[in-house]
Amino acid sequence: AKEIMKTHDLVFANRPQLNIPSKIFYGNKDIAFSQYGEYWRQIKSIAVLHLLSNKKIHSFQHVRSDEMGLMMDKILRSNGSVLNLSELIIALTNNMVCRVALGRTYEGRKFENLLQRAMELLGCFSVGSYIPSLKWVDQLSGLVRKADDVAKEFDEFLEGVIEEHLDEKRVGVEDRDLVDILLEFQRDNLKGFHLERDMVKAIIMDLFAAGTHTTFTSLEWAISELLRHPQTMQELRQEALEIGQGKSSIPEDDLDKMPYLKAVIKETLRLHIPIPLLIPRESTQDVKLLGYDIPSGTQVLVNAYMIARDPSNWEEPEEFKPERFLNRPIDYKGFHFELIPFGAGRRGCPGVQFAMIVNELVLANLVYKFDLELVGEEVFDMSETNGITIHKKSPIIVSATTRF
Ligand code: HEM
Repeated sequence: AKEIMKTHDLVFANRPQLNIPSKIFYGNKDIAFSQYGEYWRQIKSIAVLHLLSNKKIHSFQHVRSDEMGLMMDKILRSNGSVLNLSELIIALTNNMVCRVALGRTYEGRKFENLLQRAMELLGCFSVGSYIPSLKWVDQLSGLVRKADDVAKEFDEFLEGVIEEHLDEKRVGVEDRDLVDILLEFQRDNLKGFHLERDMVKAIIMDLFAAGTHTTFTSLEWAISELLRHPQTMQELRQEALEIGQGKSSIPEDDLDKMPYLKAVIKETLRLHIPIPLLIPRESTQDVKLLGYDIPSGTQVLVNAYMIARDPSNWEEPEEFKPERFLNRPIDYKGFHFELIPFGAGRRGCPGVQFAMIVNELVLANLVYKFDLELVGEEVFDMSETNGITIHKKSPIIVSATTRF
């Protein structure tokens, strides 16, 4: 990982042009799948400086607080009866990204289902991407048609969103959302760079593809591990109670005073890395890697999952032990190659902060406000799904009682 994402990061900063993402992201005009070069540099810097900067993320504090409040209310109203927590978390992460990116929510099954189908397609192996003479296999298997359908439906949706933003009579808007910012770049040719409409749509699509399922998945695994480890749950609850001091909720400003919470999330990201195989990279020059000659054009995959469970890096790597992070200054931001849930180097994830604040806030408040109890054995079934993000096969079913 270090050889690829640090020593030779420039050589491996390119992405191979894969067929399915290309259909979904307007010919890979998004950030995650676009080729390394001037275009990628421009849009990544827009994302880092204007869409996902610390200041911008801070400005959406009220969105996180509202959406979290809505979820907590739903849990409260369940009044101890059977509750599908997974459904609530996916709705929460979708709504947060919707409000931040699009200015309002698009609730309901239709949008969730469309996103789900897009994510499944991104995780599919397309033979034609690797062996062009076998492109017909993807046609025959129905993969191409499915990708065309999803791309068309998403395009109709995003066209609607953009038209709504261009409408001068738009009423009831919150602060400027990410579509507003991108349209401003488009209108004013900011940075001397012309952003076309397809590019705007591809970037928005990226925020959903990269930001919703990853965040949902890490929260779902964190809660599952806590339910399986009552002692850890108890420790975290203790920390939350000390910080909350009887207030109605734990605010974002207090999260930095919760080292155990941070350790629980790190340990979850180690054991259940949402993207186990990082998005492939492609070398642009001949290079010597770990003693092998790698010719230009070679695709490499970094297996973050195996690295995070390597016994030479971690003691008892299969065990869920947040304590291991309390005295070990290992971070997940791409500087410690034993733990790279967000990748590293030039192509590293620009959404780390966005994701982590949601994870910390929701987990802290859930544990602070509720006693969660398993219903049935479902949560102990820790089997995983396939796809670009790995989530739990069976949902988390609990009953929740309030502690206040
Ligand atoms: C727990 C949540 C998340 C995880 C685990 C995650 C993980 C990753 C990983 C592994 C990569 C590829 C890195 C590489 O190839 O080296 C990536 C890229 C990316 N992520 Fe995230 N991510 C998360 C949340 C987010 C969020 C919330 C957003 C935005 C709203 C986001 C936006 C992106 C983008 C745009 C890229 C492409 C960067 C590039 O190619 O230059 N991610 N992420």
